[in-house]
Amino acid sequence: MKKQGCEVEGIDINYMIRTKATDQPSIIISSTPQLIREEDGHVAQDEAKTEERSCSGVRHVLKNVNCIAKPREILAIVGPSGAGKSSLLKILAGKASSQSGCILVNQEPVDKAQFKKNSGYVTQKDTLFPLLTVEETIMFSAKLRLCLPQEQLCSRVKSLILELGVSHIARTRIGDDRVRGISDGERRRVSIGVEIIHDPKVLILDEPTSGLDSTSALQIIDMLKLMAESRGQTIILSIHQPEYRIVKLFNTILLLSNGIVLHHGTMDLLGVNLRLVGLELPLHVSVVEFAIDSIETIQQQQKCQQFMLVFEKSKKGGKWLETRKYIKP
Ligand SMILES: Nc1ncnc2c1ncn2[C@@H]1O[C@H](COP(=O)(O)OP(=O)(O)OP(=O)(O)O)[C@@H](O)[C@H]1O
Repeated sequence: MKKQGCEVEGIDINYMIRTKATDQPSIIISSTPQLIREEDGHVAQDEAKTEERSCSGVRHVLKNVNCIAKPREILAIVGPSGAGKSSLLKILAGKASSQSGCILVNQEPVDKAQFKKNSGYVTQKDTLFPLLTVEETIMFSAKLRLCLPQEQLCSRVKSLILELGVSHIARTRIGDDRVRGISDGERRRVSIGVEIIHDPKVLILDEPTSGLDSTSALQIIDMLKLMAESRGQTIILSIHQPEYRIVKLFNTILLLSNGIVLHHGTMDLLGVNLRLVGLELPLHVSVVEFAIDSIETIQQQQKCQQFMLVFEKSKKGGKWLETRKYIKP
C-alpha cells in the first residue's frame, strides 16, 4: 500500500443472502470471483470463475454496486433502513465476501491480510469491557495491535486520548446498563480510538452517530473529518438521515436504496441529479435527507424518463477510468 494513503474501490459488487432454504439466514456460498492480471498488467475479473446464482429464497442485498473512497476524504453511505449499507461496509472491510465483484486498494486487488493491518472497522454496537477505564481500554487495544516498548505505548495512548477529546474521563469506567459509566457519545469516541490506535490508513464505521443527539453526532463527524485531513485517512461510514451541518462535512455521498446505487458523487451533483428528475430542493433542507425522503419519486421519475445515471468503468493505460452516462434501463 502507498504511504500517502489508500484509495478503496468496490467494483460491481453483488451480494446475496439465502433467506428461506434453512431456518437460519445464511450467506450464499458461490465460487469466489478471481482477479487475474492480464498480459498488459491490467487487473480484471475472470468471468469464467464468477458464478452468480439467482433462485427463490435468495435476497439480492447489493446489486452491481460501484463505489470509490479516497484518502483525506469521507465517503458517506446513506439510505433507508435495509438499503444494504452495513452489508456494503462489511464487504469493503473484508468481513463478508460478495458473490461477484471485487475490491481494489490503490488500484490493486485487495490483499486481505495486509488490509486488515491497515484498516479499522468500528461496528454499530460498541463492544467495550464495562469494567475497564477509558485509558485501560485504549491501552488494551494498543498492546494487542502494536509491538512497542511500554513507554511508547503510554505516550501513544495519551496523545490519542487527547485527540479523541476524552482526557477528562480517562480514568472513568466504560460502564453498562448496570454500572454507570461514560456517555453514549464518549463511548463512540472510545470505540473509534480502539480501532485507530495503530493509525490505519482506512477507517470504516457502521453508523458512528446512531443513538446520539444532533450535537454529539456533529462532534463525532467533526472529529472524523479532522482525522481524515490530519492523518490522511480514508474514511467510509454509514449514516441515517444526517442533518445539514453533518452533510457539509462529507466529500462524497453514496445513496443506496434496496441494494441499488441511486447516486455516487458530491452533494452538489446530488442536487443537480434531483433537479434532473424534477425535484427542487426546499430551502434549509439537507440534500441527503431530501433525497432519502424522495427515493420513491426518484425511482419513478427515472423509470418514466427511461434514463438511468450509471458509472461506466473502462481500462485505459493500466488504470480504471470512470465516466458517467445516461442509459435506458
Ligand atoms: N445475514 C443476513 N440474513 C438475512 N438477511 C440479511 C442478512 N444480512 C442482511 N440482510 C438483509 O439485507 C438487507 C440489507 O441489510 P443491511 O443491514 O445491510 O441494511 P442497512 O441499510 O445497514 O440497514 P439499517 O440502516 O437498518 O442498519 C436487509 O433487508 C437485511 O434484512
